[in-house]
Amino acid sequence: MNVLEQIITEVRVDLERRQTETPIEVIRERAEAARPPLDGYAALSGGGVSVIAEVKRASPSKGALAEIPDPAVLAAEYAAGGASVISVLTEQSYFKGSLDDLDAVRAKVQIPVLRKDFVVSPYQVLEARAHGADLVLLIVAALDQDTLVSLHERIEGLGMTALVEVHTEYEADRAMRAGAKVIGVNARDLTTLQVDRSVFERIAPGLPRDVVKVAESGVRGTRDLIRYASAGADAVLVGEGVVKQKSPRDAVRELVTAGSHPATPRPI
Ligand SMILES: O=C(O)c1ccccc1NCC(=O)[C@H](O)[C@H](O)COP(=O)(O)O
Repeated sequence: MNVLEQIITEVRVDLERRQTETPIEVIRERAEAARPPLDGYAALSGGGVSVIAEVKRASPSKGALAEIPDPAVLAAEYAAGGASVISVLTEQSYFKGSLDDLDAVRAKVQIPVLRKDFVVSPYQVLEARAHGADLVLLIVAALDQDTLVSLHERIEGLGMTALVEVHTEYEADRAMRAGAKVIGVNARDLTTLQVDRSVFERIAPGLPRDVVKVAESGVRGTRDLIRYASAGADAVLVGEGVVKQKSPRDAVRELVTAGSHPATPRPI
């Protein structure tokens, strides 16, 4: 089994436990009662290169990354630095995240929040909404086409925005066929964990103009952001590059400033 398959196996075990504890009807009621979602598409297409800053404690590729005693404090720092969206990893076994983290962040910041997890079931989409998420990640490599289409419809049907993640041209084609309006090109191959920033440069030009293009992974500083911007990124998703910094607020601000600078080259 590759890493992605291992993660999904764990995710399904954990999901089964939650579904037994809390029936879907209860989660649906909570989703309906939640504060209406903020517009994730608008937040990422506002001009310049938007920054999605991630609450990321650990990862399969790096192990422990940062102690995050209070994710709400970190998220507030990201927002103060100018982040457009906060990404919260909610997967527990490999990333040490939780839905409690999502609750804490949602209660603290006024900007859209992304549930970053390995979503394979409608239950997780309802959970995301019940816990106040505005955006939900869908990883094309983890889903067959029918499931991708149906989860995408459910996310959008609840008024949230789907960030549809791809790593190959074939996956990008599947994302477009599913009607994705926000596509994330992950430089990290989730089966090998190798990061290759040129993947964005290869795939982004083939995406429609009105699709918001998010460059995911590998942003360690302004140089990487500028490289992604010049290949057409509307937004970058940054985890390690901000979470490990002494001042996450300054680290985000630097990226936001570089992304809004007129000198940042963009394709015509
Ligand atoms: O980060 C990992 O090692 C990883 C491994 C397997 C599946 C997903 C993984 N990460 C999720 C992400 O896509 C990143 O958290 C996100 O793009 C930020 O990446 P980075 O800025 O490089 O921390």
